[in-house]
Amino acid sequence: MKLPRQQVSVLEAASADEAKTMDELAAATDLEPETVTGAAFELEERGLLELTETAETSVALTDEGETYAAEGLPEVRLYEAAVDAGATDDAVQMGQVIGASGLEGNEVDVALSNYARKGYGEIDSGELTADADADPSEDAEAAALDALAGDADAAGLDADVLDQLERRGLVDVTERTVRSARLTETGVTELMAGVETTGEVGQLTPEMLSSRAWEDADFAEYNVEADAEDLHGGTTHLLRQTAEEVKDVLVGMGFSEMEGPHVDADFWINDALFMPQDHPARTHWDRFAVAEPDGIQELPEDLVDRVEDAHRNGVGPDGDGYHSPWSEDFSRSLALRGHTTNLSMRYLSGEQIGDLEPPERYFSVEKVYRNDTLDSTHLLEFFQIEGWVMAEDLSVRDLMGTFTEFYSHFGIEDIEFKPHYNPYTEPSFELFGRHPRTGEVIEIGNSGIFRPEVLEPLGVECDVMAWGLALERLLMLVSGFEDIRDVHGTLVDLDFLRNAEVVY
Ligand SMILES: N[C@@H](Cc1ccccc1)C(=O)O
Repeated sequence: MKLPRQQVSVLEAASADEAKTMDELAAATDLEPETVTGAAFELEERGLLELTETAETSVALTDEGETYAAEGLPEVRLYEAAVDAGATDDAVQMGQVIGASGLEGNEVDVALSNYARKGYGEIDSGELTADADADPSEDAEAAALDALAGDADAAGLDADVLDQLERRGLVDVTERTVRSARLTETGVTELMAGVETTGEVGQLTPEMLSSRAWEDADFAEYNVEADAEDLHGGTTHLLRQTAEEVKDVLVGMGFSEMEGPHVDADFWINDALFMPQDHPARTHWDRFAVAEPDGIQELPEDLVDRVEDAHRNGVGPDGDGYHSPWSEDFSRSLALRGHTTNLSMRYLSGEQIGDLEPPERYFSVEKVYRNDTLDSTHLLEFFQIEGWVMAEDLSVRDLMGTFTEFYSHFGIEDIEFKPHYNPYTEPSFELFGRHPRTGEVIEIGNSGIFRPEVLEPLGVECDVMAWGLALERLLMLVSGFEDIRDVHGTLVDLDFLRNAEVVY
């Protein structure tokens, strides 16, 4: 009998006495497990091998599970502390027992929610009793955790107990199908009669292509049922997809897109915005300064003079400036932009694309950089949805109407506004939205109508309303993420990004 080379190898490695798994056959033949599986299917079809499938469950402790395996389940620790405190005789104050147990933070909740369920005692109006007959050494969950922390395999463990541990997030259970193969009688007979290798080719190689050997080759047939490795093509990141949607919506609302530098002169990032040079947000605590080159030399001189004058003396007959320090070196020095309002200043001043005639609307969806403390809603960089409308006689109604329209495209209908303060807008409003999962009200943006101290030096003679909204917060409202680090940065689960559905 003649067979393709890989099938011959698998057949020779298989045994009639003992079923071997695909992994074992792969090790014995030096072939990839997927190739072995493909060959085994072919051999099964020819009646030479018999395949069996079994489901294999593997159980691993989660971090929390590991901790409890080492330190004891929180409810057991609570019970032991309760017994020591005499709670088998009389109810004891819960706070006292918790204090004595050494349980901390979340462990306290875990202990309390499992204590009565497992018959360790009762909890009532802040007091706790312990059941004298309860016996932690018979706690099935604790025993299973111990067994798993050792080398025990999950097979011997009680299914209900495992279920319970999985529900508590103490173990991860994964199932996989394990295929094994055994020689059939025909297989043994054929092997004894002698099996030869056909010239059939299972895999096209670059060498075969360059030598043109493929032209005369006899290719094995495809087996579409064979197990194959998962391949993941590149996809657009969820956040990037959301950014694209935001751009579509804004273009649909009549806006054009702004472009400009991530590293910019402090003049464009702050001075032009009537941010005094000694403002706390401009200190090295908050600012990512860039050391080289040492600044932008070619700032528009007239504009710099007008901005300096606004800072020193204010604007208009009743205007009063900051009388704060002013240094042109500071204006020229470079930093990573902390907002994209530098782009708005460049466009409104005419610096970027020449003078603009009202009405005009511009936006950008771009990265900004802030020296924040990392937490579930803050990263060192995020995407800001910057935008502005330049027109005669704008009012707060126009501002609110624009946001209502914008967010309604994403199904968000309950935006809230809170009066706010920005050195560059008056009035100013923060925007809030309700998180669909937690119900918490979270800040999603900042906005306002530019002050004359900003517009007059820029040479803008009508009103300009403007805003900066956080793209990640919009995504949180739309998709229910609770932690920004689930979508951004090194801790992101790749499978999640590959499979995430974009809601729009
Ligand atoms: N620059 C502001 C957003 C904003 C832009 C324009 C006007 C008002 C507010 C921020 O970063 O929060």
